[in-house]
Amino acid sequence: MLLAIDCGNTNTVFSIWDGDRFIATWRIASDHKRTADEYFVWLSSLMMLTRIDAQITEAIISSTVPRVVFNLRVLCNRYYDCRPLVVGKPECALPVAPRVDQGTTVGPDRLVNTVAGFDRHGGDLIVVDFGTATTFDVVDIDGAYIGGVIAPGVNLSLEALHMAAAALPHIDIARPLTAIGTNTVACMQAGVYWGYIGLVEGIVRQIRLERDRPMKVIATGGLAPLFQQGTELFHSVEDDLTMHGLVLIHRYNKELETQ
Ligand SMILES: Nc1ncnc2c1ncn2[C@@H]1O[C@H](COP(=O)(O)OP(=O)(O)OP(=O)(O)O)[C@@H](O)[C@H]1O
Ligand SMILES: CC(C)(CO)[C@@H](O)C(=O)NCCC(=O)O
Ligand SMILES: [K+]
Repeated sequence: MLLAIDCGNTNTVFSIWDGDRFIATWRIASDHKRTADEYFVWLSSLMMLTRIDAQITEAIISSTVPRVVFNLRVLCNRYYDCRPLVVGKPECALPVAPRVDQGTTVGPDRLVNTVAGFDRHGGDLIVVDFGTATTFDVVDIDGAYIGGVIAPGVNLSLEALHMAAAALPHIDIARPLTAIGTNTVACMQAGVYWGYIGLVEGIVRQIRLERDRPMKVIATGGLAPLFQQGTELFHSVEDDLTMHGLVLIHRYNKELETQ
């Protein structure tokens, strides 16, 4: 079975793919100090507690945090006796190369989202991912990542307000029904929620203008469903998009190997 690991700046998600479907998905806070042994104890306990008997023989990693790759590699080598594919490394092939400025390293999560989005929807696509940062990935007609947008993430924006202003509390995002807040928390939520709706709609409008053609928009990431409630923009919200991309990239590399 395949262990797919998606390490973001905030959370790391582990999923097990049995060749047909994901039989388990587990989430842990990203921490570069976590060792291979710690990952293994955590994964093994979850497998035991949920009675999942998975023989992991292969692994693929996407990591936006370069420092964690070392320990994740050790996890795969030592405990699952396999060499993981690492998205973004030269030995991990992509179906279509990104077209960006020379010397630019595109975030592996964005490359993976591009592959997954293209597989499900074809090209002329915008993938919006509400993670630590909110990213927009523009996918060309042939499936190439051709650039996009990186905006501060929703929780990051709320955290910035709290950190910078003594009277502003730490709060969670929610969808306020009105833009006019009648208390501090409602005002902050309105600023970030409706501010984000405007940001997403404005950026998509601008990208479509620049591309001068119809472009489908899909969304992923933990906060995507919340923002879907405030806009007509998203054709679909797909919470498994990154994992789907990891499975596709793994399969693509296997096929290359056997050719
Ligand atoms: N209603 C909500 N309010 C606040 N946070 C939410 C809500 N729904 C989901 N989330 C958050 O969404 C996050 C899951 O999103 P996702 O995994 O896409 O991004 P992330 O883990 O924050 O970022 P990264 O992938 O960059 O590490 C979780 O951290 C969860 O706390
Ligand atoms: C933008 C983030 C942090 C989103 O997870 C990640 O994709 C990243 O670190 N990217 C590197 C820069 C780039 O994608 O152009
Ligand atoms: K993510």
